[in-house]
Amino acid sequence: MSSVLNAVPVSILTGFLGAGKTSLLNRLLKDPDLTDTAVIINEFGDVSLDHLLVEASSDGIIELSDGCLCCTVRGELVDTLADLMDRMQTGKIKPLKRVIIETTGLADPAPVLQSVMGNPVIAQSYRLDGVVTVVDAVNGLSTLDNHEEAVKQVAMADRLVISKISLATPDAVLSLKARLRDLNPRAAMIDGDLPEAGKAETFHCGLYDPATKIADVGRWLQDEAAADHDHHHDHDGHDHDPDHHRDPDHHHDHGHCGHDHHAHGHHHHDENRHGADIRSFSIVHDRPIDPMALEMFIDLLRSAHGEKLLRMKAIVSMSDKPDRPLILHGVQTVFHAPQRLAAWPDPSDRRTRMVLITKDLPEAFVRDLFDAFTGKPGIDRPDRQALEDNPLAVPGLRM
Ligand SMILES: Nc1nc2c(ncn2[C@@H]2O[C@H](COP(=O)(O)OP(=O)(O)OP(=O)(O)O)[C@@H](O)[C@H]2O)c(=O)[nH]1
Repeated sequence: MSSVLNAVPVSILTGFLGAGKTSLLNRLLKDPDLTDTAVIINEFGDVSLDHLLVEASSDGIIELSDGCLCCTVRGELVDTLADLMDRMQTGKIKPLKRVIIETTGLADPAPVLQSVMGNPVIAQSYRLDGVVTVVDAVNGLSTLDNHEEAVKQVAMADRLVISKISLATPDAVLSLKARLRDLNPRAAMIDGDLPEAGKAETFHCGLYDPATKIADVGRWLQDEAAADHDHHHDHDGHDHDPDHHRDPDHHHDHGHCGHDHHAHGHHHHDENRHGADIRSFSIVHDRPIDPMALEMFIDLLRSAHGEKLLRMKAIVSMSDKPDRPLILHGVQTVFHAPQRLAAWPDPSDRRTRMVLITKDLPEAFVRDLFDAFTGKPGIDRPDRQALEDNPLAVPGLRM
């Protein structure tokens, strides 16, 4: 536990070329709460604007006037993170409170996330906190239509900052917001023109509250209304229904994420327009889960379908230690080493909650697999024993 809390949170700042990442970062770095933050600019090739922020220096690390540390990626991202940790441990730089990685606009964010989660050395010192994606209100829709990377950047985000709203027509902004909701119904949308977009809270979307270091599962999973309201970040007029999952009869509530999508007045998860078959859904389960069953479920999911699993976050009630829930966080085939919390953050709610964002992987398939391993009988579906004997028996599983 303590090692997780000591790990430096890493935020990924992404968004398509010219979306406004560097502009936002320049505003954010003026917030005193982001002092002692290292910024890694993960650029390929020179982008002149970024050099305003990151001036050349012999060792790749400079101290900005506002006290932030910046470095450019000269080698691999993993090397840079390891180097930063080494500098902290040897006292060459002050302990960092956060690392922000600004990706190049053309990047698929998944490999960047995986660098943080999947490397055992890095994962000991850092934990992936959240993904903030900047979307340009003027060009966002056409970019999403034409660039698969942009779609992934939105789908994987914990927060969406919409830039250049003042340059776009209100109708264009509404259409963009509806599209973003389709792709990612959970991420809070922040109007980039508002002052709060430039505050440190924009990055506070991980499991742990940075001030208290206490796990905030509701905010992390984005399933509860309080998360967005507390941070005054949800400016898109969406209602949230925090009691939605509390009905015990709905423990296999199909895909509702607790958000009411007024922007287009119907549920998001069946709406995958524009060819991007990206879905976001949650699985809620009332009974503690056998650790072996969970392991098999995750192993099967990621080994057979990892590429289609854009993101998975979960708090899981485990039958071996029901008082200590397990936290899972994965991107495609790579998962953070699972952690146990010391206790349930909200003792009145001890249900397993999983949030999955998938591409070309039907919700019903994942749900069936989960049901098979958690012992829910199903017609035309092998049970856990059959799957353990022959994983290829999963309906729809093709290898
Ligand atoms: N009016 C307005 N202009 C913006 C806003 N955000 C960014 N810009 C402008 O858009 C252009 C691109 O912004 P950058 O911050 O460089 O975008 P970026 O995403 O870092 O761009 P790359 O690094 O090239 O991918 C610049 O000319 C900015 O001044 C905004 O919210 N409003």
